[in-house]
Amino acid sequence: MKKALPIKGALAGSRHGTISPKELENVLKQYFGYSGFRGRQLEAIEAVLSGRDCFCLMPTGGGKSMCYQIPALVKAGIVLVISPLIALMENQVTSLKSKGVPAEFLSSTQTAKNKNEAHCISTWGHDFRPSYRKISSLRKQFPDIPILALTATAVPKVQKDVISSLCLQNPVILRASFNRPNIFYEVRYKDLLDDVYSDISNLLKSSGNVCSIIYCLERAACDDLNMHLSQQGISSAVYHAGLNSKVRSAVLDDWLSSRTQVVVATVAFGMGIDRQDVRIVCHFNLPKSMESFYQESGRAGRDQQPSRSVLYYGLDDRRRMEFILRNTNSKKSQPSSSSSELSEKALADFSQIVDYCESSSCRRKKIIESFGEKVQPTLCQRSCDACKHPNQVSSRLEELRRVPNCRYNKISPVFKSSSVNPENLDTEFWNREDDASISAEDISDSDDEEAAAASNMAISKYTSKGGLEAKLDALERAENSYYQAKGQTKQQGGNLVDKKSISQTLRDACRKRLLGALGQARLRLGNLTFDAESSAAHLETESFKKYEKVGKTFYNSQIAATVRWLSSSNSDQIHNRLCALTDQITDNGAATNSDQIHNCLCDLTDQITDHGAATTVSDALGRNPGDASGDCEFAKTEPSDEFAKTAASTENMEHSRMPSVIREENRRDCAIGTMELPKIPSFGEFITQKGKDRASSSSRTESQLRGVSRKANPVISKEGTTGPSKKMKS
Ligand SMILES: Nc1ncnc2c1ncn2[C@@H]1O[C@H](COP(=O)(O)OP(=O)(O)OP(=O)(O)O)[C@@H](O)[C@H]1O
Repeated sequence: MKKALPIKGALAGSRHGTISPKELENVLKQYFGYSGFRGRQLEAIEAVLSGRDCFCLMPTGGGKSMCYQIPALVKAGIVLVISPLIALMENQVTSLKSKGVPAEFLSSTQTAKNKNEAHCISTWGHDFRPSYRKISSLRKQFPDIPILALTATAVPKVQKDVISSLCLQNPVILRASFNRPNIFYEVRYKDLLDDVYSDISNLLKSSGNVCSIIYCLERAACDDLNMHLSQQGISSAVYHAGLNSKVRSAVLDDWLSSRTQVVVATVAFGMGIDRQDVRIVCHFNLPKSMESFYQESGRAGRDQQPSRSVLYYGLDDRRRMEFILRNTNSKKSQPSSSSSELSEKALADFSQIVDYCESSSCRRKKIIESFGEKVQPTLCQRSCDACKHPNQVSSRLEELRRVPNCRYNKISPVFKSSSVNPENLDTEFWNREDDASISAEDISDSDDEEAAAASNMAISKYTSKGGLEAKLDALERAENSYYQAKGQTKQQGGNLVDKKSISQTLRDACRKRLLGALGQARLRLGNLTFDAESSAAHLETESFKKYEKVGKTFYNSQIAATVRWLSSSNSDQIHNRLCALTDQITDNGAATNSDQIHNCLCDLTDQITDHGAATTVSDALGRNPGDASGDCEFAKTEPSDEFAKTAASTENMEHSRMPSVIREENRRDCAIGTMELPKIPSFGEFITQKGKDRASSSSRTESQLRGVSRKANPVISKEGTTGPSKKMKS
């Protein structure tokens, strides 16, 4: 059995069976370098050392690990820690070893005499870690060994549940306040912003590129936002379960050692990672509960220095999450009554975070009260946006209320009646299903599987034909009743619908993103000879023309898909696409509209038909006969060699036969426009391609995934940080 470790000048009291607070403080200093205990640490340690069971609630970053590490150091025997994730065990063991403390971990055989993260029993215990409920059998085996249950989040009911599940006997109950006084809380409203990405990059830049975490619900959003930040010169990298473990640990290492400042991640990131100087935690999407929000935002300011939590609230995000939560539990083949109970609970939990965002009262108070703690009115001291700028927050909320309900998932009857079929859209919005095709071994224990699975399921429901029809019908009904309730016609409500229009600012920002992506492609491929500015403009115009009527969401998704396409295509593909696009643009830089292009092609095809090369217009355009779309679907065209040859010969056609708006070059351009163009890949295709690339050239791909900006801006990555440490806790 392990003896107590030799502690300098300490443990005199142990001769009498007790260790004084002073001696414990010396141990803290000697091994961890801290001068005194925080919060309820000392009381918890003393309870365990005296052989009592203990339930201890301390806030995020409060120092719970110390409560079992110090007893392990000063007492003979071992302390067994039960942790929810393997990564946490690894980090903790590595860190303890670096301090000369003998520690090992067992990743599959978990038995316990002393435990951490006890809230898992009550919350995750239902659906995530059923094995936690078996821990109580150890009590029978080792009745005299004290059990310590530690958590940052437990409302009174959960606390009771934990105590009874673990069979704690007459435990010492220690509760510290949930308050994190060094975190400033703020909510920003996506629906009132022109460009959320720019808002985030401005926030990071104006804060001096400090160490930050940005949480997104979906992997695709992580990739996309990371790309944007990198292009803005921000030192960022992406982390989610879609990346292989080698890439993930490289990202983590870079971030822990300050080589990367910002990590854009799913909730897989952060648990048990102890970088103390995280200054900003940003939620790009709504978390699913106040508890998740508290845990995630609590990763800011573990060094107790001033830090920020910024939550971006979007009405679409809200509806999407509600949909996910409503459907998740039914997917898990629960008996229907228990599944609907779980859904109701999940929705009730979620409503707290919605209330946090949609209310103008103190954010801090909302968080703390949600855990059942009473709050003094003077607690906040203007350290949240609602207390610091009450008028501004109220007026934003007022403005938000004017955003119409028909923005439900940003699909309106306009969309339904447009020529675009949503099932064919190559955008993230509809292609979430593809995400599920990522190989199973790439998905480790660490992602938020519930959200991902549910979300995939939700979207696959949308994309199934019946589901889509039903959805669109429901949306149409919702929109109609909205206007009826308002006593307006849709046209009268038109000014409200403006919110989904694509502003010039957004277009400019997107053009810049495309410019950056083209720059990256040029760096990657080296042999691209195009004018980046005008190519970016053409690509942007293409997306705009395609989704102008449908709205911001689809436009943004199309831009994102194009950025991804640029990051994975070869020179020929990019060259061909840009040539063809350029061909559609008039000399003064304005795009011809789709009708013009269509007319041009039809005209051209007529001539070609005259020459006997193609039999019908739809043959020539490569469109299905039944396709009523007015848009020219270049990408789908599969021209025959003969057609291509004939098309090339149109150089010699008479000018008078061309539509007047199409100039000489455009005639040639239209012919080129019929060549086969590469399709912009879906996210699933993109990931599969990335996987293939990785296999053939793993090192190059990994460095790309880890964030190109380090090369672009090596100075930023080193600035403004203190030495981080890997977390040692469960
Ligand atoms: N008494 C102390 N004085 C100063 N720093 C401390 C003290 N105790 C712990 N710390 C440091 O505070 C940080 C947070 O500690 P720890 O990881 O144990 O927090 P936690 O309560 O488990 O947080 P979370 O619930 O967010 O995981 C660590 O870097 C730890 O070394």
